Amino acid sequence: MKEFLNFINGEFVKSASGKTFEDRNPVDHSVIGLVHEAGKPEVDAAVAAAKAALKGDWGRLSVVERCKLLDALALEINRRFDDFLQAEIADTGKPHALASHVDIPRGAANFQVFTDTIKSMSTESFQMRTPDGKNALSYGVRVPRGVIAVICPWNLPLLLMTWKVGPALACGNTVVVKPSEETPATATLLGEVMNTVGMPKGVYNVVHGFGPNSAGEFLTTHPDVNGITFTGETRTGTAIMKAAADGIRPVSLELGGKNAAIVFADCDFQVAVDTVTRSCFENAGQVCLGTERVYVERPIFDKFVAALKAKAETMKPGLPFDKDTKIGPVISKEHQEKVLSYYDKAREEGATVVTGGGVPAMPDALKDGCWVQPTIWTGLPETAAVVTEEIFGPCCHISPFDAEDEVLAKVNANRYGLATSIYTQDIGRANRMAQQIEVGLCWINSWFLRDLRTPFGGSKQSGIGREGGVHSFEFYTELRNVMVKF
Ligand SMILES: NC(=O)C1=CN([C@@H]2O[C@H](COP(=O)(O)OP(=O)(O)OC[C@H]3O[C@@H](n4cnc5c(N)ncnc54)[C@H](O)[C@@H]3O)[C@@H](O)[C@H]2O)C=CC1
Ligand SMILES: O=C(O)/C=C/C=C(\O)C(=O)O
Repeated sequence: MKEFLNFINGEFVKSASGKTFEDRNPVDHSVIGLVHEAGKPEVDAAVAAAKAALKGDWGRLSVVERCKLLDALALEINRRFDDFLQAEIADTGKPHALASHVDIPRGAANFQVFTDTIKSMSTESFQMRTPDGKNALSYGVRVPRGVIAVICPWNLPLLLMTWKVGPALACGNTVVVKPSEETPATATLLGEVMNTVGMPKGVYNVVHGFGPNSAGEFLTTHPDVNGITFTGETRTGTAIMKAAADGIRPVSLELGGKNAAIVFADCDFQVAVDTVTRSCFENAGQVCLGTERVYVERPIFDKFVAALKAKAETMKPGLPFDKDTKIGPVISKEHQEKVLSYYDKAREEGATVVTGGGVPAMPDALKDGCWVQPTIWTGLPETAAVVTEEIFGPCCHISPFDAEDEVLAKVNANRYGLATSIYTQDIGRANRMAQQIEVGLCWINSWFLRDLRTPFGGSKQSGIGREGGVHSFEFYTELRNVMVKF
């Protein structure tokens, strides 16, 4: 049986308590391996190693030397592309085409973009005359924050973890990563890669476990952790923010969403249908940026619903490596139950189920997998649970609208503010809307189009802070001002 060990100070270590938990493949619910759960002693050791590394070889490297190591990491991830791919696919069940085009390439790119960015980073300076007629120069220096706790979810495990580890290390910090209990594999594998490229011990550490009363809580409450970056549910973000209040540690939070797509009658219809299909159903709807509310201008409402239904019905569920598989399972039995409970709720609230609404028929070998059907509803009021709450499954509700102001009010009437996409050929209207929608990210005639130099994050209850390009450095460094009189 495969074992996933904690990675502390450059070594793979078992849990001292002997506690393990199962890592299961959501395709058929088979056990992939046993994960060694970190208790307080392992978390303490990981944080101590990370703290010591700040003052060791790592702390003495120049930016260029650090970047050389990070570039080597990116190359090594690409060299071991298939190992990462196999590990990610086993943990998540996602289709090969998706993992090989999105998850693993981004794992490498998330190091490269920050080495490119940090090498040309500047800070401000000001000169002034002092009251006694001399001069004073003030200049900024960016210093690493210290030990960063990286708490990750299961939907894009390598992508979201490296999106934080990349800039944290580029800035000279050290990290302790707590991957999701559902997806321990790629964070563990990255430990091997760290050793291969000669990363100093203690720079990258991994502790496995759960949230409350486990590795997640032990890490976020640890007094020697200097900053916490988290992607996941808003409720968990709230708990982490409370933990960070003790010791006044900064947080970067990328949280949930209830993202809308707005489709105007003048859109390029095929682009809108194809892109909304992706935004609703890609990764079985388990993308924080995914669309769960679709608003379609009334003249094309019926045509759009029919087209999206036809697309949803082509989303064949199946094994990740089958060429015709278009959708994988959701991550776990627990999450399958959550998504299906929303499918029930939609029916109870009077939705018209346009397609889906249950579990697809699967061959015997996959019957125990965590499958749910791509699902579309219409006919619900804006107050319905499936129109207001994040489901994180392959589903959406479609409503008609008549006016720009009306749809704007509906889109903004939600506690989340992560992402929106707008489909129209009227570029003036698209820009006018984009500036009024209360979100961190707005796509026009596109979705999940990523330029890694741009700010990424949510407003309202979708998060705090922006990561990406130079914006990541706001969180991963402390800006110090130096004043010199001459
Ligand atoms: N990217 C996103 O926006 C994501 C949203 N979700 C949403 O969250 C729901 C629950 O999924 P989970 O994986 O349970 O998300 P979660 O937010 O509970 O967990 C994410 C990470 O936080 C850790 N964690 C949980 N409680 C913690 C605590 N008190 N202190 C420190 N760490 C803690 C978990 O172990 C995991 O590594 C999903 O059904 C989905 O709706 C889930 C994953 C990603
Ligand atoms: O492209 C990114 O950096 C992130 C994409 C997706 C998420 O953040 C998410 O699903 O949580």
